[in-house]
Order: sequence, then C-alpha cells, then structure tokens
Amino acid sequence: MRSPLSPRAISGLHYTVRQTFLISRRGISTSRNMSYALTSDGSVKHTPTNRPTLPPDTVGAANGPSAAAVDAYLTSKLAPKGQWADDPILEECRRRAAEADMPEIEVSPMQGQFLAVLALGLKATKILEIGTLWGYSTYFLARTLPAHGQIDTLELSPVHAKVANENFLALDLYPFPKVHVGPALESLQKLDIPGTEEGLPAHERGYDLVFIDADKERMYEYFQEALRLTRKGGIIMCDNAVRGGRIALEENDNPSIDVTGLRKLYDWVEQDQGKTVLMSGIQTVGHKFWDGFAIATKL
Ligand SMILES: C[S@@+](CC[C@H](N)C(=O)[O-])C[C@H]1O[C@@H](n2cnc3c(N)ncnc32)[C@H](O)[C@@H]1O
Repeated sequence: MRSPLSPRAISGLHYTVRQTFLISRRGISTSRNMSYALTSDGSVKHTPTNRPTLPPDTVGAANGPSAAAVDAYLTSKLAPKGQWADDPILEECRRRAAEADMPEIEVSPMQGQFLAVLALGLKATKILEIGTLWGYSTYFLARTLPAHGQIDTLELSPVHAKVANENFLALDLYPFPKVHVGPALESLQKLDIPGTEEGLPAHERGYDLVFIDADKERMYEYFQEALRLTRKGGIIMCDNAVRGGRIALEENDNPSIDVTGLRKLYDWVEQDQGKTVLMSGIQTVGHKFWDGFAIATKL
C-alpha cells in the first residue's frame, strides 16, 4: 500500500485515502502568511505556520516520558562532556541569539549531532547550508571539517548573520564558515560548483553535503540549486519535511505555503523515478514535536 500513513497510525482522525494518496482531516487550519519577513532594521520576523503537534499515536506524558524528555535523556547520554552538543560556549551563543530577539527554531541538539555524524561518515570537505539563524547547525557541520575544508551558509537577515559570525568567533571555528547574506535563491545562483576554479576533476567537484533549512515555501527551488552544486554521491538533507503530518493532508482549498513547497519537491522526486536522486523521508518526534527529514543522494 502506498498511502503515506496507515489507517492505524491515524486512528481517531477522519480520513479518506484518494488515488493521489492524500489524506483529508477535519479541523486542520492552515496559513497563507509568509513565514519569514525581512524588516527594515535587517532582522527577520518569523511567523510560525501551524506548529507541528505530536502524532496521535505517540506515547504522551500521561503514559510515559514525553518526546521532549526522551530528547533530553538522549542528549545527556550521547553528547560527549564539554564537546559537540554539550560545548559550554553554545550557551553563550544561545544567549547572544536571545538578546538579538531571534526565534528559537534551530535544530535540536541530537539533530545537530546527527548532521555531524553524517558529515563525518561522508568525510565531507565541502558543505553548504541554507538557513543560518545563529549558527547552531553550522557549528556541528563546521566542526567536522578538516583544515582545508569549506563551509558556506546562506542567510537572509543581516542581524542573524552578524550574531552567527560572533558565535563562530566565540566557538573558534576553523575553517571559518562563510555567511552569504541575502535571499538564498539569489546567493545560490551566484555560487560556483566548488572545485571548478581549482581545476579539480569533474567527479570531485561539488559540495559533499547540503543542509536545507530556510523558508519552506522554496524547498523545491533550493533543492534544484543544491543538486546543481552537489557532487555525485553527495547528500542533500532537507529539514522540516513532514510538518506535523500536514504534507499528507488534503489541503487544496487552503494550502499552506510551507507544505506546498515540500509537495512540489516530492512530486518532482516521484516524477524523477530514481533517475537523478534517491530520497528517503524520515519522521521525527522530539522537543520540536512531529516533523522529519528528507534525505537524498545524487545518483
Ligand atoms: C530554521 S532557521 C535555520 C536554523 C539553523 N539551520 C539551525 O538549525 O541552527 C531558518 C533561517 O532561514 C532564514 N531565511 C528565511 N528565509 C530565507 C531566505 N529567503 N533566504 C535566506 N535565508 C532565509 C531565516 O532568517 C532563519 O535564520
């Protein structure tokens, strides 16, 4: 069965599975608002679009530990003392972000370490990130790089970029992440495939890993640019790929922009039929509620 959610997983919900395998549910409200708006002082106003909620079949606090408590437990066990997610400088960075009134929308500590595991496993030397915020995910990615490595991170807000640069200095990151300020699509279109200028052979040119975590409405466009810039065998990882399950809901009357961007990407992957990429979608719960990653490799 190709339905994205089994009837059991959505028991209690009103649903119908159509030929398109979308699921409709009563009572879902959506928003057409832009999720990020650049203000005149260079900061970004973030309007949360329908915060994802826990899936109905997730064990809640009433029956046992909450997903957030499990996240905290895993972090306490899996972050090496004083390093990676437990690096004490990160608290100072988080404070700097709070003082600049930045939204708390960075990846979780365990997601950050997951990115680091991925980059280390790939032996990545060239990494691209779309969506910097205060540099939390950038920190995990940059720490995996060898001295000759390169990390580019794209951010719309000059205020976010400034805080991120201060944090990178405080964290003593080397190689130092290069923040490209401006609308990510414009920055992406200006980026050359890394290694081209140095005359590397074609199979060695391109980013090893791209992490997409900016405005969700342009997910498809970011993915296409990421494909252009990634080497064969490289990994493209998209955050917020499930949005509380709303990607699988029938919302044609009132589509929310963060979901339509993702659907455009998934429709493209469906049409591609494994010619250009192989992608997987992984649902996650945690202190950020119910969401997920879409992860692809360029074939
Ligand atoms: C979810 S946050 C990134 C979180 C970061 N990756 C982390 O986990 O630490 C999204 C960021 O994307 C930025 N952003 C939003 N729209 C953008 C655009 N069109 N171009 C570039 N950056 C954008 C926002 O200002 C925000 O800082």
